[in-house]
Amino acid sequence: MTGHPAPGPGRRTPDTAPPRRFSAQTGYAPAGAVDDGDPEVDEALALVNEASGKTGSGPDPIPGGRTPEPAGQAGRAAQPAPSTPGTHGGPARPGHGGPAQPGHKEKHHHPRATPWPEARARAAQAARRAPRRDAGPVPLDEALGRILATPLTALTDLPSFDTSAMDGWAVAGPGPWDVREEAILAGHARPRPLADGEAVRIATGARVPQEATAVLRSEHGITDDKGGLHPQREVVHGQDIRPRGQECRSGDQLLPAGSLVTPAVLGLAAAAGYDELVAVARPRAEVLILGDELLTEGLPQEGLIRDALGPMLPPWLRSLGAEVIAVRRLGDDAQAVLKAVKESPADLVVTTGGTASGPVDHVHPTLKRLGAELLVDGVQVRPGHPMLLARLPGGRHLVGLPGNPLAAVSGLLTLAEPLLRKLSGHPAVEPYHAPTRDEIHGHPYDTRLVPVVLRGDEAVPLHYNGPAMLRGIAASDGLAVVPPGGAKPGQELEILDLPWALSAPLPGGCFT
Ligand SMILES: Nc1nc2c(c(=O)[nH]1)N[C@H]1C(S)=C(S)[C@@H](COP(=O)(O)OP(=O)(O)OC[C@H]3O[C@@H](n4cnc5c(N)ncnc54)[C@H](O)[C@@H]3O)O[C@H]1N2
Ligand code: MOO
Repeated sequence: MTGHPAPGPGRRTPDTAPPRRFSAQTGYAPAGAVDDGDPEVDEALALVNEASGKTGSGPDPIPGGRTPEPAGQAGRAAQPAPSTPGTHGGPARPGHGGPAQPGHKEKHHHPRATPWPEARARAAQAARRAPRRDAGPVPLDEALGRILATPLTALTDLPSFDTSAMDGWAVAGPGPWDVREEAILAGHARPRPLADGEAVRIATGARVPQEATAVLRSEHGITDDKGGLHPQREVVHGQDIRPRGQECRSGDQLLPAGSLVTPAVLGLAAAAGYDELVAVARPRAEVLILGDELLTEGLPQEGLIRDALGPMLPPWLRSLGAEVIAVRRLGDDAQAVLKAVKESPADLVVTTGGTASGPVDHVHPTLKRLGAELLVDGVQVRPGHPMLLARLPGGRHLVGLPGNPLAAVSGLLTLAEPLLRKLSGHPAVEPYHAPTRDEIHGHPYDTRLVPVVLRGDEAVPLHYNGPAMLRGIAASDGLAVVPPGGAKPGQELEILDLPWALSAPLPGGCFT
């Protein structure tokens, strides 16, 4: 469909109304404004598209418009990159789909590599065999983003007493009325019953006294100097009284099991008398960062670089439903990696780096030594093809993310996302599609994941999408799934949603 993006639960938008999209650069903007060429969005696009200032309107988001050759064939980047920080070509090289550079160490993809859709399906299936943590009661403030394990059933009538909907007077029978001296405020205990012909001042939310027949709004009545109240318009029986049980009766089912706990659900649960909710447990994740070359602060220097994944992965994993129990930096110490994986209490161990076949790539040897079962060993996707998924003894899982940061994102969304979604009880997100505004070069054999911004109904591919780069994804709204061979302008592509809008205001939060 050329329909509007319908990202995850809580963000669905009917097909008839273009949704407001969150842009990492520009914040929320109505889709229409984006379509009309919102200057802020143009500026954001200019920043992340070609350094020449082109806003991605050309046929090819990749500088030089090269046609990718099969990986492994030597070639030369057709255009010098504005900056060449990546190890794998210029800033807009299409993953490893473009021509390989001389001396590039990548080979044709792994003979065991799994097609991208199948890799995701296997990750979801793996969760079915994983041991589950018991669902249990959690305080309301810890339930946000989880899935209800039992129906939400009203513990009380709502409202729990006849309530005044307005500030004014509770009245009994037809007016005029004699007004009592006291006033009934919200939170007061049961007031004295009214006699016929009596009125009493009442506040919104206060208990309506027995025998009251209506509430007269303060702006619809006038009092005289003898304490008489005169209606200024017709008084209808029961007006502005919210009768007990109007919204629900005690025992009514308010939401079924399987519902996502949103802020609104927390409010409803509290109103209905809950202090705790029985929710599916969050799967526990532990992040193990490998690599001796990583710094945790300051500027890159002397061949050392900043660890980009330590700060990025924990909030992202939380947004996928996990509880992150630890982030550990293990360098390139094979023994430390073995011990950490073996002893981790996590349901999902996420490693970064060390997935390839270099002298200090310890992930495969560790899995072998532990007798782990490799469920996915390489995926036909760019970037990120060395990613892996293994079942550890005891049924825990390990996702090995490649060290290149965008390749790690690819692994996170390909393998960790389906696994965590199943383990945390979240329903699969309906895929949504958008036509690409520009041509996107494909890898000859593999799927590509390309950062895009959504401009109206179209996906605009971003540059700086090389495996070692985060510049494109940091400005993006989603990742377009580009089939082998590429995509023509107007071609519908699946868009993987990114959780920025929901995770940003929830540092410890947990939405998907
Ligand atoms: N002979 C082969 N070599 C490589 C292949 C291959 O198929 N055969 N694949 C290449 C691809 S594609 C990728 S991706 C990487 C995967 O490498 P590893 O998972 O082993 O990761 P490392 O070698 O440890 O690191 C790669 C790259 O990423 C940087 N890095 C690592 N961790 C971080 C971090 N936390 N923050 C920022 N950057 C990080 C690291 O310094 C390297 O530059 O292998 C290719 N090689
Ligand atoms: O293609 Mo790798 O997987 O550099 O990212």
